[in-house]
Amino acid sequence: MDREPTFLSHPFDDDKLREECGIFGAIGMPDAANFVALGLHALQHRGQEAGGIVSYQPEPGFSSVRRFGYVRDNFTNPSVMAQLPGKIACGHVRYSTSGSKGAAIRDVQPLFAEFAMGGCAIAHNGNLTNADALKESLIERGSIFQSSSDTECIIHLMARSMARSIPERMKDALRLVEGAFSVIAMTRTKLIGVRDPRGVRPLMLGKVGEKGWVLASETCALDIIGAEYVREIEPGEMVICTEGGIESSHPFDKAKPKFCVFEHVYFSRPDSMIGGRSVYETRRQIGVELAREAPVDADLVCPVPDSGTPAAIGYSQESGIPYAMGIIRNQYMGRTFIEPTTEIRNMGVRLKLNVNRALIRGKRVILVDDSVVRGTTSRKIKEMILDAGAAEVHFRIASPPTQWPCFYGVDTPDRENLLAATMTEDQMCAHLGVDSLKFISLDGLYRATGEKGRAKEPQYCDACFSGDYPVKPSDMVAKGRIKLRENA
Ligand SMILES: O=P(O)(O)OC[C@H]1O[C@H](OP(=O)(O)OP(=O)(O)O)[C@H](O)[C@@H]1O
Ligand SMILES: NC(=O)CC[C@H](N)C(=O)O
Ligand code: SF4
Ligand SMILES: [Mg+2]
Repeated sequence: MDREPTFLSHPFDDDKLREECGIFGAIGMPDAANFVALGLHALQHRGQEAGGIVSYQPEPGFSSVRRFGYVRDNFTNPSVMAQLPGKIACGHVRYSTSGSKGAAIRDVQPLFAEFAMGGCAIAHNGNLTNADALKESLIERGSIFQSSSDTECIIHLMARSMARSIPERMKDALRLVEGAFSVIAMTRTKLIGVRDPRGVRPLMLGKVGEKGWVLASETCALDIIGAEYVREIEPGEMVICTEGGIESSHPFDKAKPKFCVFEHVYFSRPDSMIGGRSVYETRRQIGVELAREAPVDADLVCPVPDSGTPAAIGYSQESGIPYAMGIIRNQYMGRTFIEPTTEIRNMGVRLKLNVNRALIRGKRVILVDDSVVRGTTSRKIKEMILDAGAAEVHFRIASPPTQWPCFYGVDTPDRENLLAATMTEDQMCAHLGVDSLKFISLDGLYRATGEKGRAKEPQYCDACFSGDYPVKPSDMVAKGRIKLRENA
């Protein structure tokens, strides 16, 4: 029987890696919220469930607009932007990792709270691994939570701090949280940026004119407004930007940096820079490494668009096998779509990706994708490509097998739903029904990022590949949702 159409993921966007969140803040420019809207638009790939902006102007004070859906559909409307006046603003685009999983507007960020010393808005990319425990103890001591988001713990911890200023209260609060956080906060006069001691999530600083400062998850969001890139906020650093300048401090105990290696593979935009390195170049280099590690005789190298493209270019360059667009992506496909009826789905509707049949027929094809999570995409693409008459299909994956869930700001399926957690490479190859399947090694991935290989104390967080969690996901362990590796 046909189901009622529902707003659900489309057939190529099943329950897999939802990205993270994007954050952006601006101070010292008229109508700062317009810059924030543009910055968030550039960061839309990091979160497409919802977005929000908070701004401040002495009259009317703090203003906040939070909406489900894309930035372009909400924050281009002049009557909405007119509600966000002022020279200081910050915003957020969200993929939820906590709470009601995207269903409640009260969880949409920035969150806002009024303290004795004034208001404060908070936008958070990451995930707090001890949020459940903190929440329980805060509620026991009288806190009244307004949302189901982990981020709200920061606000209640700030409320309990006896420090005299908002930045000092933030420091107190953030010393008590565990996990990953890149946070942009704003008061009436300050734009604040903080990264957790391991710097799991990115945060960049940019400059606009003489007095303007911006903070953003990625450099592509600086480019969109023509801001000058200044530097990355360091792991464990807090910067306070005012129209007068920048103040920096390091309020946390020092820890080994553990930037998310998956940002290089998939999350960040290829036109962004991380650690002075182009994300595109790292991805292309992953393809080069992959061609060296897992060569195969074939006629064409085709990317699974868009995210497999730079690695496919690298694979083609290194192997000398021609690059071709064997799969075409419908650029108008959003992340969410009204799910077609079962009848239409059974017809094999290809909403997002389609095969370039004339190109593929009779060819031995190497397909390069960035990752396999549940295997949904690979399975469907293999079917399509064989259906189009390909002679052979070889998958090459630009990341090691994803075997462990992320607890640091990416919404991954539970372990048992990760294909690589339940099958070996050979089993996956047979399950997908392809002629060969190879993943890049962890060392190869590290080499592509400019390292010599994976050191004993890994230079990155790579927990979703290795199971080495740099911060114990204590809530999940307590709930029995994850069983860590013996020596992890
Ligand atoms: O094994 P799966 O569970 O199918 O997940 C893996 C796929 O998901 C992502 O693509 P997605 O279609 O989400 O986004 P993209 O268009 O950015 O590549 C990723 O690039 C892989 O193609
Ligand atoms: N993906 C993220 O960075 C999410 C931030 C925060 N944990 C939330 O659920 O809103
Ligand atoms: S577990 Fe994976 S996705 Fe999550 S922060 Fe670590 S490397 Fe990134
Ligand atoms: Mg993809």
